[in-house]
Amino acid sequence: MSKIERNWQFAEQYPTETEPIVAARRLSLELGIEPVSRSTAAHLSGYAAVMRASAICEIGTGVGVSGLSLLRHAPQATLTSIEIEPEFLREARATFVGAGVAASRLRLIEGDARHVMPRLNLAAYDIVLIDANPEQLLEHFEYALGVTRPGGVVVVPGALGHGRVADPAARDEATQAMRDLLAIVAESPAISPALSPAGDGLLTVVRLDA
Ligand SMILES: C[S@@+](CC[C@H](N)C(=O)[O-])C[C@H]1O[C@@H](n2cnc3c(N)ncnc32)[C@H](O)[C@@H]1O
Repeated sequence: MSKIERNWQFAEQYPTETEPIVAARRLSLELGIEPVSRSTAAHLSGYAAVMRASAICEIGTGVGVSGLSLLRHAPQATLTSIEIEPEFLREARATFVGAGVAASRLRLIEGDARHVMPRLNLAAYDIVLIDANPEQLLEHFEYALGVTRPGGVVVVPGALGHGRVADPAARDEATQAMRDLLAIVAESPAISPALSPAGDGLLTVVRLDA
């Protein structure tokens, strides 16, 4: 194992997780869902805490690993979470209830984010997580940035596409979409982006004040 791989593995194993998050992670894998990594989850918890987030949105609930992590240290926050698969959303609801998250803090919406996001309030969210189908990433990002308040962040896990984004030979649609997004946010004066190797790559984009 190389030094870089050893460092990455150490960083992934370092965070501790609550029992409900561990259980949701297990269920995700059983259902064939790829949850955010432990390091990514720890970043999400930290972002929400440092921002004292009150409104959080996520695209791609899965069964709740990222959602529980976002709410973990943000006791005032409400979570609007969008999931296209009814079965996953049912499991996620049970996960949140089992973890003791009050119903008043949750808005779980079943549907395609492309139809739901345009109905959300603009500039209303402290954090927007995009963790859905990578092929629709650019569309999701446009809506996500619109609903993020100035000073808020859009967070995109999977930004290294399992090594494909950095591999010039990889030309599939999802990889191209991620490369396009990375190029767009790098060039925009209205955005401060950072790309970390946490998990499968974690892109964090701050929407700067207008
Ligand atoms: C990588 S998984 C999300 C994992 C979750 N964020 C977690 O950490 O536990 C991606 C999820 O996005 C959902 N999804 C895919 N396309 C979607 C869309 N257009 N709108 C809403 N959800 C979508 C999938 O059903 C799947 O549950």
